Amino acid sequence: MIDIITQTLEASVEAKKAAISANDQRLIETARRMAESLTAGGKILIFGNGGSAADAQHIAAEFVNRFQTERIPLASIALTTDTSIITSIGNDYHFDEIFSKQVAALGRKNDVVIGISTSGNSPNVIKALKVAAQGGMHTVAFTGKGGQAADIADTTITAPVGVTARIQECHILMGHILCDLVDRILFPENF
Ligand SMILES: O=C(CO)[C@@H](O)[C@H](O)[C@H](O)[C@H](O)COP(=O)(O)O
Ligand SMILES: [Zn+2]
Repeated sequence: MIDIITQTLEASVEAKKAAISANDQRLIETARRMAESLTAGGKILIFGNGGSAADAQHIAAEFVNRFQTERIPLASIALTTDTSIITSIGNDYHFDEIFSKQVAALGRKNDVVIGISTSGNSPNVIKALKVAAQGGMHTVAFTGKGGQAADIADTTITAPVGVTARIQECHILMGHILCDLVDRILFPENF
C-alpha cells in the first residue's frame, strides 16, 4: 500500500511540473486579464462539475475573501452553489444549461469567465463558455489535454495528463497561482 501512496505523490508532482511548464505564460496572461477586468469593475465567474465545482467555489472564495495578502474583496462568483437556481434550470430546461443561464443573467462584457472541465467536454461547461463568448466576456478553460472547451475558450489552461484526480490537483495549484499573481498585479505595495 505504501507504494500506492509513493506512486501517487510522484505522479502528482510530475503532472504539476508538466502543467506549469505548459501554461506558465498563459497563467501570466490570464492573471493580467483578470486584474484588468476587476480594475474596470468586472468580475470573475467560475464553474465546473464535481471536484471542479469544489475548485470553482474554492477559487471564488479566495478572491471575495482574501488569498494570502490583506486587501479589499474582489468580485468573483462560483456558479455552482445556488441549488434553487441549478435545480430549477435543470428541472425546467436541461442540466446542460445550469451554468449558461447564469452567465447570461449575471455576466457582463469584459468579465472573465472560467470553465473547469477535466475532460474538456462537459456540455454544461461548453455551453456556458459559448454564451460568455457571445456576450463579449473573456473565456478561460481549465482542462486536461484539451477537449471541445479548448476550441471555444480564448485561453486554455491545460493539465497534460490522463488521470482526472491528477488533472484536478494541477488545476487547484494553477488556480492558487492565479490568485497570487492577480494580488501582486493589483496590490504591488503589499509585496
Ligand atoms: O472529482 C472527481 C474525480 O476526481 C469527479 O467528481 C469529477 O469532477 C466528475 O466526474 C465530473 O463530472 C467530471 O467532469 P469534467 O471534469 O470532465 O467536466
Ligand atoms: Zn476529484
